[in-house]
Amino acid sequence: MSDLEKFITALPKAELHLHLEGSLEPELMMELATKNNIELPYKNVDEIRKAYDFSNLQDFLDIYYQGMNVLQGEEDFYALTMAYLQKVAGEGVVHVEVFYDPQGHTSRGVSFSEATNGILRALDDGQEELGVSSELIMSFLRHLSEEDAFATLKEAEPWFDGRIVGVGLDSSELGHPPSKFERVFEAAREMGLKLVAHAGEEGPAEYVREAIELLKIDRLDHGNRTIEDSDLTKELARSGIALTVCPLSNLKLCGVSDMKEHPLKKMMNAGLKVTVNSDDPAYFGGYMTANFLSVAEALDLSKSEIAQLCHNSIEGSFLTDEEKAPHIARIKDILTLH
Ligand SMILES: Nc1ncnc2[nH]cnc12
Ligand SMILES: [Zn+2]
Repeated sequence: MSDLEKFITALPKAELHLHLEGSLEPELMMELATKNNIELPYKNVDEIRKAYDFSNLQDFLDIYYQGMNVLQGEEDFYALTMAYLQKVAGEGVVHVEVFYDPQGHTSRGVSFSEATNGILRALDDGQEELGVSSELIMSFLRHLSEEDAFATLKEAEPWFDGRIVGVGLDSSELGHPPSKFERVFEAAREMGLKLVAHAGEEGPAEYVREAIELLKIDRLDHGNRTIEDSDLTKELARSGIALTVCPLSNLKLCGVSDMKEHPLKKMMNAGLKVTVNSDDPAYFGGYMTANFLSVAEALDLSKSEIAQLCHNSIEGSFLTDEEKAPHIARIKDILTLH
């Protein structure tokens, strides 16, 4: 392990942008396909990995939705979630706020409760056995209708007793602006849920503005294109809203052609509360450490900038101030030692 990797691993950090279905590794995909008698268009894991060659978000989503078909029963969702937690527990990740796409499951006959309860049981065991704390956020698929999102919100209500803490918005961004879900987000806000949304990944800065002003989000997922609008950048910096940036995802989906061109440092320098996350690590080539390493090396980030990113992730999480305090203190200690 390089010095830089040791430093990154030692720092406590939170992952705030992770789609559980995007952590489905080819090996588990094959195993579940066999167990559940699901036909895949691949003969082995090498063929699966070869198919992961994307030129844009939609290319990826087509394969992502196909991959999640292998998830059938509660045990499958448990296995998926536990495998993710085991991976990140060894990378200094102390807290995760993970997404899942219930509509991607209910639409193919898997019940909301099976998916949700399998995930929640693994999150509980992950806290107990691995010491990783967690929250669960359900995302609405933005290519589906407002009516479908409302039906999902209603179905999820029994879990709004603290088990599902928030709602998000993901899937095909272009042509599906945040404004399409203004009323659903208003209803979720009235139910006391936290609000996050993908915006400015492929979509324009205007979508980021809509997410902030119409959806009234607590956190912004991606947000890379914010910096194309200097007024918006200043407003977002002033708001203190955290951005969950995903470097390897941006590279794999061709949002940037080279990691050296990634806007992360510009975003930090503009005063935005940037965090580093993995998005769909099984598809994009790496978990948290790989994302930190890749962007730190390409942009020549200092140790203090790397520590700042970790600090931002704890600050930008939905942990209470008391829960955040020990992690923040530890980040400071580690930085002082270096
Ligand atoms: N990066 C991403 N953007 C939009 N929707 C997604 N669903 C899973 N990953 C996503
Ligand atoms: Zn995402």
